[in-house]
Amino acid sequence: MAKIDLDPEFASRFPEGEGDGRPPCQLYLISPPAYDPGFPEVLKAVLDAGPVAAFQLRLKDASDMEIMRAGGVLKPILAAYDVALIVNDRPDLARELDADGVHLGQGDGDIAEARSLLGHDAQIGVTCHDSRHLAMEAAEAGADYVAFGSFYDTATKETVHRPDPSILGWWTTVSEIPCVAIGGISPGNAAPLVEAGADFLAVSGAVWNHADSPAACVAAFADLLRA
Ligand SMILES: Cc1ncc(COP(=O)(O)OP(=O)(O)O)c(N)n1
Ligand SMILES: Cc1nc(C(=O)O)sc1CCOP(=O)(O)O
Ligand SMILES: [Mg+2]
Repeated sequence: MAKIDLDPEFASRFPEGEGDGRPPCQLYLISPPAYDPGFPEVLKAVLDAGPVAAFQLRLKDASDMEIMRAGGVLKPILAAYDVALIVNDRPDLARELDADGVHLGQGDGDIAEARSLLGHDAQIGVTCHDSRHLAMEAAEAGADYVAFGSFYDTATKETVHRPDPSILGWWTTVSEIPCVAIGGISPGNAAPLVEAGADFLAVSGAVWNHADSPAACVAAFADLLRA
């Protein structure tokens, strides 16, 4: 099963003094808001363009059947690229799809219930807005990653919280659980979040609405994250 958590052996691959014990920041794609039959081909081009750690199926206006159909088509593609499939909001659908995990917002249900439904290996991510307290609570409740945002303006979703990037650096000093930065992130504004300590950049609009192509945007992220 694809994993998006920190690889405990990773730090030992750095010679002493190099790296800070955490793997380099990776890209975590959030799906376009609506599923299009042509999307699998777009996704393959994107996954050919640069490394992607995880893909979240986030179809807020779709029926359960539409989510299941989309997930069923995308799952083997993601598996072929070793990209974790995370389902937004719905542990029950994540289980039905045999996905790699679920992302829960603060109103999306209990972490322990999702864990008992999905099992030990599942990746459970939790939205923590700009709150250190919510992040500590999520970690104590068994989350596999915490997500902070929205760092920038975004047209993808109405947001009210605007964390300072320093929350990412703080998190890396208090927890080994990865932190995800989300909200309006593009190759042009991501550097401060990477420098602050983001383990993952979660991105939707900048990729799917890119002026040239989604693949060009993923290639630009790859350049940034390699640097
Ligand atoms: C990686 C990641 N971080 C945050 C969110 C937002 O989740 P939530 O607050 O539940 O809002 P919706 O996405 O459900 O509208 C996320 N989906 N992914
Ligand atoms: C789904 C989501 N959650 C956010 C949060 O702040 O919790 S911001 C956001 C939108 C992410 O898409 P884009 O990369 O297009 O801004
Ligand atoms: Mg949600």
